[in-house]
Amino acid sequence: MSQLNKECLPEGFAYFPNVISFNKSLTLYDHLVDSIPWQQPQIQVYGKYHRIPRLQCFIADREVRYGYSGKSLDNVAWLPALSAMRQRLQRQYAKEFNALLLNWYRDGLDTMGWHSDDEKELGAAPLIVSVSLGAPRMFKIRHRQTREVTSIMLETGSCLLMSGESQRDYEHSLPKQTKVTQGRINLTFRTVG
Ligand SMILES: O=C(O)CCC(=O)C(=O)O
Ligand SMILES: [Fe+2]
Repeated sequence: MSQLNKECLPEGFAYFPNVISFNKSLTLYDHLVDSIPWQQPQIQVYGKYHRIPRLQCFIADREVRYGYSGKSLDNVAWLPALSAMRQRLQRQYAKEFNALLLNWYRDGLDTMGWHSDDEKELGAAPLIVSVSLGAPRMFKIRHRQTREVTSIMLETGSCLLMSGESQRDYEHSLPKQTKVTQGRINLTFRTVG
């Protein structure tokens, strides 16, 4: 597997394009749009309730309990296509993933704000495997101290690895892109508990 622009990304981040073929990635996108029980939970920001600016689904093994950004989601069972992908990633990284967060950005107005995946359930230096399907979107990485920002376009069928101190030292976000009219689904495979 080729790894492009390794030297451009901060430590702990690695980008692998075309881990899934272009056609397969878009077929899987359509399948997940139709098959996943998408939710748009409310979150409280400065005392006011808002619906998150994207749709979401948390898939996990039965024993997993996980509050994402203070909001616990209902566990949903693994679909066959997602179980198959999990198996492949577990073999590849010699790591068990018991949870998967799916985010569906319906167009460029759907976003994810600055955050780190540093919940204590994920452990000290988590390995998070992030697979992108559908429209390419810009992903931003910001160093907590220097505030330096690195941008990378996440393309359909690509895989972004976040490991080591990437969550401790950096935040990441998916900003608004008003010209993007197509949707994107992101899958983050995680190990919880
Ligand atoms: O959509 C993305 O690429 C980012 C998703 C993300 O940061 C997350 O699920 O924690
Ligand atoms: Fe994240």
